[in-house]
Amino acid sequence: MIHIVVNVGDVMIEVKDLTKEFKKPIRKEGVFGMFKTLFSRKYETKVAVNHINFTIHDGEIVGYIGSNGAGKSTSIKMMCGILTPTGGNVLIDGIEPNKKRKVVASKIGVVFGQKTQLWWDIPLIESFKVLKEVYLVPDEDYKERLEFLSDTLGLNEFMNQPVRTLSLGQRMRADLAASWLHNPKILFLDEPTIGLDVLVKEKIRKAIKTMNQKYHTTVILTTHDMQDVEDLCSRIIMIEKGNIIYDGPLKDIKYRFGDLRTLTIKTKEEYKIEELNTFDNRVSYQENEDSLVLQFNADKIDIKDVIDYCFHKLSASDLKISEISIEDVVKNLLEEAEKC
Ligand SMILES: Nc1ncnc2c1ncn2[C@@H]1O[C@H](COP(=O)(O)OP(=O)(O)OP(=O)(O)O)[C@@H](O)[C@H]1O
Repeated sequence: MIHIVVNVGDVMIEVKDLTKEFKKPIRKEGVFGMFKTLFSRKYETKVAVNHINFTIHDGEIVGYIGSNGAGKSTSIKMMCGILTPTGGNVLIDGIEPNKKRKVVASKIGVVFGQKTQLWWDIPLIESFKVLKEVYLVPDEDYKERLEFLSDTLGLNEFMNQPVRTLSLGQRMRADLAASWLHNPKILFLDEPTIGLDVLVKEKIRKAIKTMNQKYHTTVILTTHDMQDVEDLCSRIIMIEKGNIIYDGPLKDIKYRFGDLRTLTIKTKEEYKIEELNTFDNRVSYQENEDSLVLQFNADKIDIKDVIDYCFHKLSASDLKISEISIEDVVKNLLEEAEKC
């Protein structure tokens, strides 16, 4: 597990009352409907980001979490100056990105996991040389950064290949390197580990950690991979249906639902799930393929009592106890938000 020490410094990102609405033509069904839609003046409004507020400081790594369509990419695009807000504003190191895009571009690096920002047909190293010139990176700095990036991300094995020939894992490493070559103050990473194998994910996490610790890069990380969050982020901001539903330390959110534990057992004993002891509704049961999963709050029940029951009444042959995963916590929070 990678631990991050967060040094809170100057304000890097200030998001105030930020709102984005999209207008979409109201679609009519059928072939004629399609033509009617083309000429229709009727629109519906989709509020993708709804009056959100937060401040991010120099040196933080923040996990920006939410389900599909929650509004993450839309807010990141507004922070980068790609989209103009419908209301409210963003300040990046004191500057409004959609008004001074060039100035802000030198302060930020961006990786959109699904798209590449590299030149498709030229060798990777040539793309880096172009970026060096675009961002006016001094020779010494370029040399030092390229060395760090090559070592941490293992770029040398494909540095001379055209980008179009790179595998997904190689391309993502190359994209991360390209986004950071000018040593931006802030790095926006939208799904940087999507679809990658465990080893490549590890390399990417290690690079992000070093960029943050050694070079003090502030990182906003959007991901559906909870291991990214656990390994890298001390703070998370959760967005759902365009609204911020949680902003705080990762450890606080983990304990928001109490000290939840999961006990997974294997048993050959015949049982009926509805007849198992719930210890006054403090233990819940769920059947999984070949095991029985018990969930309970260790603040409310003695773990020893639950384990005793598993061994003596259910003749457990194998038993594994674990803390609730951040994934389950996020699921619980999202379910809570759904009900509101
Ligand atoms: N250009 C657009 N026009 C109309 N609606 C849009 C546009 N871009 C985004 N939306 C809508 O805004 C909402 C938020 O989308 P957004 O891409 O920000 O979500 P997200 O949290 O990044 O989701 P995902 O994890 O799936 O990438 C969605 O309902 C989406 O359909």
